Amino acid sequence: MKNISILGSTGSIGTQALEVVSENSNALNIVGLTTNTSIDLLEKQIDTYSPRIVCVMDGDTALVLEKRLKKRGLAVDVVTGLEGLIAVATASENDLLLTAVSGMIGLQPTLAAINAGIDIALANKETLVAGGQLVMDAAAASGVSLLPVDSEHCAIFQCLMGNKHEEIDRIIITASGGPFRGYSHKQLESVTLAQALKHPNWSMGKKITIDSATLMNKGLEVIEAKWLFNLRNNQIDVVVHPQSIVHSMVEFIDHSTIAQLGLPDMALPIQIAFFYPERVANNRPALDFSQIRELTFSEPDRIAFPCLQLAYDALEIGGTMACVLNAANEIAVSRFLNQEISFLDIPRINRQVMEQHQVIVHPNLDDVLAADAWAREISNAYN
Ligand SMILES: NC(=O)C1=CN([C@@H]2O[C@H](COP(=O)(O)OP(=O)(O)OC[C@H]3O[C@@H](n4cnc5c(N)ncnc54)[C@H](OP(=O)(O)O)[C@@H]3O)[C@@H](O)[C@H]2O)C=CC1
Ligand SMILES: CC(=O)[C@@H](O)[C@H](O)COP(=O)(O)O
Ligand SMILES: [Mn+2]
Repeated sequence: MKNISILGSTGSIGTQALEVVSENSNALNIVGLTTNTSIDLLEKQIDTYSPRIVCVMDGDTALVLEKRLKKRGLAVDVVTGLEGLIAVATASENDLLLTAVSGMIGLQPTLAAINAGIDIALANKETLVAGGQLVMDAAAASGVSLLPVDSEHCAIFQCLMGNKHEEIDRIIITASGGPFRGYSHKQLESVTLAQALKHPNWSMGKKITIDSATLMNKGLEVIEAKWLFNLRNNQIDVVVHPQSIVHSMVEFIDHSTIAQLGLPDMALPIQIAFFYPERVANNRPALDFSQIRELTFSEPDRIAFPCLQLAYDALEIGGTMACVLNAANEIAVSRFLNQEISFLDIPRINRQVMEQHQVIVHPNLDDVLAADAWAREISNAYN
């Protein structure tokens, strides 16, 4: 049995991960689960998976759940806040932690789990964007595995199996292009929240769905890839592939390219991380090549979608800049979701906050947390 805790079990990745656990209940066991506020769903998950410990971020909401569980005679530790997330992340029974919260709130629990010697299945890309060097240094020091769950990074991870790092020429990350692929800057001025929330291929949480629409998701993935695969900035390319069948590729020094293909279903990357280094069978459909009419590839439009270029800029600048871009973007997306700002305000805020930032070149954790807090405050103040 592999003991797993999931940070963000009530979200899109979290619920799909629990389906994978149900499909493999002979091999996978749940220790801890967490939610921000979704306690009705968390209670159902407690009934199905019997975790020892759960975390509800908000203290008052946690009390409501605690009372309900007590009334039903269920003995589950209910913890709360960031300390609660860290308690679930570092539970002594954990063999593996799936980090599937949205946003850089995942950074400190992930670092704590790594320092406790627990392997990480990483969906929460913001953690690596904000604290990439810290996370990679901690993982190297404690010898744990960082297993990518993001579909593109899982694809690259698979393409690299059996190849040496020095044989990589570049990686090519595929982007669907989102709901506004092909739109001009002028057309983007009037897009609505409802349109932005309609991803063409994937059903995901709201924050990442908006990131896909701005191409910030691809920018975050470029930064995530740099850290996960120890690449130079000029080794990471992005290509638009609207069908989301080729999940990414690696080109080697002999100009052979290996790609990973599959239907758009996150169960596979989750399953690969849960069982690595084994591959296990599943009952999900395979690709039917006779039904694929076309696989197309084109250059991303970095002018109409400036967030992708901002991510490359942040990588070039280094230090705390990627953390600041991430924090600005988290706030801008949340304000767009609250319909306080327009779609094009997202890249505008991200750029303006980056322009004001005094970079710390070799940040420690306190520096990263301070840069994150600073950027959030500034981003909230922009009109
Ligand atoms: N969805 C996908 O297919 C993919 C997602 N990812 C990445 O995985 C991560 C999760 O994405 P996704 O599942 O779509 O997101 P969701 O919004 O669907 O779920 C996020 C989860 O985290 C919880 N949560 C949200 N905010 C906080 C907070 N401040 N503190 C504690 N818990 C919190 C949510 O609780 P509640 O239910 O109460 O809101 C929920 O359980 C993101 O980093 C995303 O970029 C990567 C690749 C694909
Ligand atoms: C499923 C997954 O990994 C997402 O990150 C997805 O790739 C988003 O699609 P975009 O290519 O539109 O950003
Ligand atoms: Mn992805």
